[in-house]
Amino acid sequence: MKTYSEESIQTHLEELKGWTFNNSGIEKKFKFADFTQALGFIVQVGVMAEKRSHHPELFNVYNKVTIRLTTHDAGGVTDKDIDLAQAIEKI
Ligand SMILES: C[C@H](O)[C@H](O)[C@H]1CNC2=NC(N)=NC(=O)C2=N1
Repeated sequence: MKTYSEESIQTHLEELKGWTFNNSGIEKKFKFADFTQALGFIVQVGVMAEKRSHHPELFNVYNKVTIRLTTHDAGGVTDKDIDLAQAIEKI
């Protein structure tokens, strides 16, 4: 699968509020009222990831969740990452 150039990624990120590009992936930090809310969000992201066979890197501390998306097989950001980020924004 084709990886996007940094320029092309930045164009996509204009419509993905809060997502930033770094080190071959895109990342966003989410903050919730408490751990239960954060966990519910993680589960929803997980269900969407499974449906797509494309899995995020997830980091959780209490009410905060950091999501990082990259396509390991391709070594960069692909359509799969942009698609999952767009789906996460609809949660
Ligand atoms: C065979 C299977 O589709 C691949 O191993 C998938 C699984 N989930 C994945 N998730 C992510 N983020 N990157 C991948 O390259 C990837 N590969």
